[in-house]
Amino acid sequence: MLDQVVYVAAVSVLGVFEQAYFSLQVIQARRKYSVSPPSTAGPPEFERVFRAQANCSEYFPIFLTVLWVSGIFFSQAISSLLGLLYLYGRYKYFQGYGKSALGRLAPLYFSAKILWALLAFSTLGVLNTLNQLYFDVDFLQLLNSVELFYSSLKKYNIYYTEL
Ligand SMILES: CCCCC/C=C\C\C=C/C=C/C=C/[C@@H]1O[C@H]1CCCC(=O)O
Ligand SMILES: N[C@@H](CCC(=O)N[C@@H](CS)C(=O)NCC(=O)O)C(=O)O
Repeated sequence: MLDQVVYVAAVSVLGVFEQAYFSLQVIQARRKYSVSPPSTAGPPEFERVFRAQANCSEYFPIFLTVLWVSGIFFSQAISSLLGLLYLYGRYKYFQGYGKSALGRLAPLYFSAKILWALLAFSTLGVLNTLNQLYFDVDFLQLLNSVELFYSSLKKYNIYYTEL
């Protein structure tokens, strides 16, 4: 059971470390540019770091949701790999935004594409489980058996007799 989610859990913990790093960077920028709470207005150098952390934070719940749903219902390997890429993209976003407003865009497009992919896999995975429950059709298993058939006839035969 735990082996089916441990990589997704590892990516989540890494993500929380990344969020902690972003927050610490904002705290440091507040000191450097003397912007005391509740103010969020300051020089552009401060506001870019502030916004980078805010933007990453507002997408973090979305990221965790689709990471876990697609990890549980679709594929742990694909989800955790995409999750790692997302965290890398968000790091580049934070660094890029810190340098210039334009610098945030390429990594943002990159991480948004990953979110859409994780959302698609989440949708497929949940629909597949609903189909299993109510119509007794497992599309993922079906897809898997077609793959096995093409990869090796021998493997297919073993798989087939096991069914
Ligand atoms: C699974 C949810 C994913 C939702 C994310 C969807 C889209 C976010 C991705 C890229 C959006 C980039 C938008 C950039 C806009 O050009 C920026 C606005 C500039 C306006 C201006 O400077 O005048
Ligand atoms: N809260 C975001 C929602 C939309 C979004 O994610 N926008 C991207 C592309 S314009 C962004 O990098 N926003 C910069 C920011 O949130 O500071 C915003 O105000 O822009």
